[in-house]
Amino acid sequence: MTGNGAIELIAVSKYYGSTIAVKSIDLKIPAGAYCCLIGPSGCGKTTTLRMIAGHEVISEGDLLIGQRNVTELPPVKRGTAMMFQNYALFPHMTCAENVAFGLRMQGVSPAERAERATEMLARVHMEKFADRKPDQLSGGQQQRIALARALITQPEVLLLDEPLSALDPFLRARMRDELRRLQQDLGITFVHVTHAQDEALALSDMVVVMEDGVIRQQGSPEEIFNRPRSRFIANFMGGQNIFKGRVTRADATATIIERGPDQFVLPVHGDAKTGEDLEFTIRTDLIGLAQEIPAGAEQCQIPVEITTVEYLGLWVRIVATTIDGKDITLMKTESEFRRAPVRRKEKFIAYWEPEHAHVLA
Ligand SMILES: Nc1ncnc2c1ncn2[C@@H]1O[C@H](COP(=O)(O)OP(=O)(O)OP(=O)(O)O)[C@@H](O)[C@H]1O
Repeated sequence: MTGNGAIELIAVSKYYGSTIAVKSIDLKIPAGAYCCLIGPSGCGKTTTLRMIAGHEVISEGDLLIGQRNVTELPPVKRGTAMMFQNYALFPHMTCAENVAFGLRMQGVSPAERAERATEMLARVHMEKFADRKPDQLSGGQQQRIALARALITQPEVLLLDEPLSALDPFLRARMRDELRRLQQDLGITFVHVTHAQDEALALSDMVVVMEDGVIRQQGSPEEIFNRPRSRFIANFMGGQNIFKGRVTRADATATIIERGPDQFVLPVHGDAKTGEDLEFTIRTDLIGLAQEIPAGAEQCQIPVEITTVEYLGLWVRIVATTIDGKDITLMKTESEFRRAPVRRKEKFIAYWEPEHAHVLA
């Protein structure tokens, strides 16, 4: 697969009458990257994907694929292929015919079509099913055929609209692995729309979080998860507790905030100003419970009472409530929990390392 699958959106907007579905977004996806677009329902992720595919007209702005301005080009001229949520296989065609369909449209000879379809079926481990019709396949198998059909024309970019959402959780995890492996083997750009945080984190080189038609944050899965830019991102991606307080000290050596009777020391934050409110996050797995305030944790601790203990198998989820009624969630591995079990109504000090606090914008 030759050429360049880099994608660039420059001030791209989409209007449906008076509805603004996508508001002047700028986005650069490097060639060969796995990019997931994620966000709550109605945030504009599907519209963005469909504009890249050419299935939706771009109202304003420019779209470059491999440095070529493709804004006005029809889907077949963009070097992209799309895989739909419902797979959209032709029910009257065999798997091999479905897979070869794109080549037939390009006028490729029957012999070459058959050869390339066989090769592509093997790539998705479906060579044994070449003569079956789609209704004789499981959901996961149909998905593999849809993938092979999308990839046979050797696109530079594969666009996937919620490709795993119709599968059960077990199959979803397996197909997730296969998608990632296939993308790495082929080295082409994948842009994948999902509403599942775990999927975006597991698959992506680059996660793009959208809300209300704009991009709120983009970065590696580690960046998005560990350094959410805002309360929205922290809540949406999950795994974080959010605290709010008033800045009492902000200088080159420390940022300190006050929340009721408690003072918290945070990593030095350039933008913090004394007297302003500031929010920070602590990951649910980075909070400890102790009977007494551990040495060095005087300004990163808070007294709590355990209100919920939920056994989840590998993890135990604990909710601990502060005196003023704020719930703090803690995740302990099952073995950690077994070493130090806690029960409802027990009182503890919840504490964390100061460097684990992450200040929100
Ligand atoms: N054909 C259309 N006509 C009018 N409005 C539309 C049309 N398609 C989408 N919209 C609106 O544009 C906005 C973005 O829609 P889009 O489908 O891109 O969201 P999404 O993030 O993919 O949501 P979901 O996760 O629910 O699929 C929504 O407010 C939606 O109602």
